[in-house]
Amino acid sequence: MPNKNKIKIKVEDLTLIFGKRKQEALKMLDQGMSKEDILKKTKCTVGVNRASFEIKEGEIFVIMGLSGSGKSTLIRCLNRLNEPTSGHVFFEDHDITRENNKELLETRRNEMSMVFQKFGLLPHRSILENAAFGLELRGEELGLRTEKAMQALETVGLKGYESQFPSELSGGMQQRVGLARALANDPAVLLMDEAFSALDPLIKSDMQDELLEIQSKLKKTIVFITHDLDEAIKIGERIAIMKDGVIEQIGTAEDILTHPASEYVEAFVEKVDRKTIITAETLMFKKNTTVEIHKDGPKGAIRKMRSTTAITLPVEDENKKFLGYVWLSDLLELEKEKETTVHKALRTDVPSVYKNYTVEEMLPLITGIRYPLAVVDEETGRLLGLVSQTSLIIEATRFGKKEVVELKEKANEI
Ligand SMILES: Nc1ncnc2c1ncn2[C@@H]1O[C@H](COP(=O)(O)OP(=O)(O)OP(=O)(O)O)[C@@H](O)[C@H]1O
Repeated sequence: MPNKNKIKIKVEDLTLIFGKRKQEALKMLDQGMSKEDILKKTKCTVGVNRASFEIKEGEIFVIMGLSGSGKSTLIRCLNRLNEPTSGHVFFEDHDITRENNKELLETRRNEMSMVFQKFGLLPHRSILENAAFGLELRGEELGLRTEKAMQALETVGLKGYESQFPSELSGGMQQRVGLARALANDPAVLLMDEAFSALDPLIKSDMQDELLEIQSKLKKTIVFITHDLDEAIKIGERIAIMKDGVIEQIGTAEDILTHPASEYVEAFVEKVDRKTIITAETLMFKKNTTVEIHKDGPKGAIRKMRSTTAITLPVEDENKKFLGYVWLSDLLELEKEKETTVHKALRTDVPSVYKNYTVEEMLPLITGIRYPLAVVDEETGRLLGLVSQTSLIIEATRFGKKEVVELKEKANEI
């Protein structure tokens, strides 16, 4: 099992400059000069500009950005297919930027395997030989490499195609071979550079699903490059957004959508379907006032309601477990009848959600109800917070960010 608190790759202040006058360009970059001005003055291109980030063991870390933003340059720095101009890349505790050629070769063969957009298959070798190629380079003996390659081909769903040749396979299948070759090495880290970009949309979507499934079993650390935001959101546990060689923001899709770090990021994610990403955890507000079933009688519950101007309140037991709702009208009846507990007023047939529920999943639950959705802890059933209907509808209808904040504040006051 991977340890998600363990840092697998650490990139520290990494800069890569293309061109002859690298040191001069680096100085200019330090002085705050733009990529454009540096190019004019030195004919050098800033590929990556002072990138720092950490990738955790077992996570899928996506680097995304428009064409030319520096994604490929950055991922190729991780295994030094591109030589960084300054900064460091640590794999676990060793500094890859300081490795000699022999050590670097070992790292590439054993620790990090790359899957390329153009598949990189050898046309005159069979699918099995292609899948075993990395192992062959590593000097593994034939029996072992055949066994491992067969296993990897099975993992990617290509059992039975071993003796065919790349030209006999569709694009999607060829990319599966590329993936099998990387997996056969059993590397700690998979580097995937626009691995699915050349595939047509349906096959691309299948491959994404398959990668997620493989990942749920193998739990590799994966660095995945894409220029496709939907793909980044679908497969990335965290996403780094790049622009002009700079990492503008790193976070989960939800972090990025709800707290974009710059106008660029905000514009970038504007068209994303928020309702599939925003969760109850982000929308919920804490309700300080609740009715405690063993403590509050109708009188006490009515007093609590009056102090909050609510006409309905959530009810908890002594362990803070959510039980349902009580309504003011029912409590007034109980008060008249001189009841001492609120039990008779408790309505338990109310929906509740967990904090990872998306807006899309919550929307059907609010039709026909007039109270906030209770968010409860999956294990203990404790009430974590409430999601107002207004905030759900706002997210579903995709207002601008400023309006969402204002309306959400208003909704939570109610
Ligand atoms: N070999 C090179 N020599 C000079 N400049 C380069 C080289 N490779 C890339 N660049 C430049 O570095 C910058 C980053 O390019 P890179 O290919 O990393 O971007 P990218 O985000 O991967 O783009 P794409 O999605 O189009 O592949 C660009 O300005 C590009 O022109």
